Amino acid sequence: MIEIVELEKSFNGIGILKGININIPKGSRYGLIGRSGTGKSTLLRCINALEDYDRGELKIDGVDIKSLSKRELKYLRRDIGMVFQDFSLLGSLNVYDNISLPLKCWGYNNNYINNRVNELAEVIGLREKIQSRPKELSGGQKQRVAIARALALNPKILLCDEATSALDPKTAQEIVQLLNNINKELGITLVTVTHQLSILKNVCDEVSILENGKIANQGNVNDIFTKKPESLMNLIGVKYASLPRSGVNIEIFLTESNSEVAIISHISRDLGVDCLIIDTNMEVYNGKHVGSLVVNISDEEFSKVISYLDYKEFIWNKLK
Ligand SMILES: Nc1ncnc2c1ncn2[C@@H]1O[C@H](COP(=O)(O)OP(=O)(O)OP(=O)(O)O)[C@@H](O)[C@H]1O
Repeated sequence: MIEIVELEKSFNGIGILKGININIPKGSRYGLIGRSGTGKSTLLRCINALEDYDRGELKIDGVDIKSLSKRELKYLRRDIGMVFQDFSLLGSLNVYDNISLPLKCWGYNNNYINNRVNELAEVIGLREKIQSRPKELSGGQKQRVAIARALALNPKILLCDEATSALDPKTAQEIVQLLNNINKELGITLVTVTHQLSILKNVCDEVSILENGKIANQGNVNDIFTKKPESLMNLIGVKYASLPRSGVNIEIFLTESNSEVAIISHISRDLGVDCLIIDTNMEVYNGKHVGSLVVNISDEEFSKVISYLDYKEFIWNKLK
């Protein structure tokens, strides 16, 4: 469990993290999103003690990082793996040597290292590339090697800082799949910083949205995407600039629980109301099509339609 309480951090007198409160349960998949410069990477670096913080608490399994000695910090970092956008592999070393690096630093014997590296090469599906150098690998393969290296010391926590941002969408999804398998099979807590919202939905259960060094919203990913708080809309940048000026525009949210209901057909059939579809914002989440629809209806039909949506337990929002 990672517990962050009223955490504050500044650089050169400028506040970067301004009272962060987050609880990340053991074995969970947690996301941090926010605009560039809001302090996401700084927060990740505080979690693995690469960065000190000024005030507040940051406890891992009940122990505040600030209370640890140098030696204890070294052991803490061993329990926390990290992967980056640029993979950070050593170009002069092959896959085997890149993965084995942390094991060598910790003084494991060659036999253990050999078994562990082969085991990890199997986990990441790159056994046949064990002798290749990074320049002979694709971006996705390089990130797999970086993940294997981060797992070498059996960490409890894996921090991913924009780990899929440099990859094409399909390769990014494959890395997400690998991270999800690692979380599920090894019980490793995943903390992911990303600006790719589709990635967030597939690799996180809970999320905090950072704005100007503070948490603007936090909660279950699906709930956040359903309720679409202002902080999320600021990130998505969606503006319904050209909505029809006549009638009423309503945004109807389709969640995991109701995404299979043909709500527009129901409104038309049950209420005899025509709905003009203005916009759609749908994505696949946990195998279901979720998101929102914007429809335009006449002023007279408004109260009838929203009562019906309430009755059908759909969340809706009247757009201005
Ligand atoms: N070592 C440092 N010294 C001084 N300022 C720093 C240092 N590290 C980060 N900053 C500043 O702290 C702020 C937050 O940086 P950080 O990298 O945490 O943001 P971020 O949300 O991860 O951004 P991005 O999404 O662009 O990676 C930025 O203004 C950055 O310039």
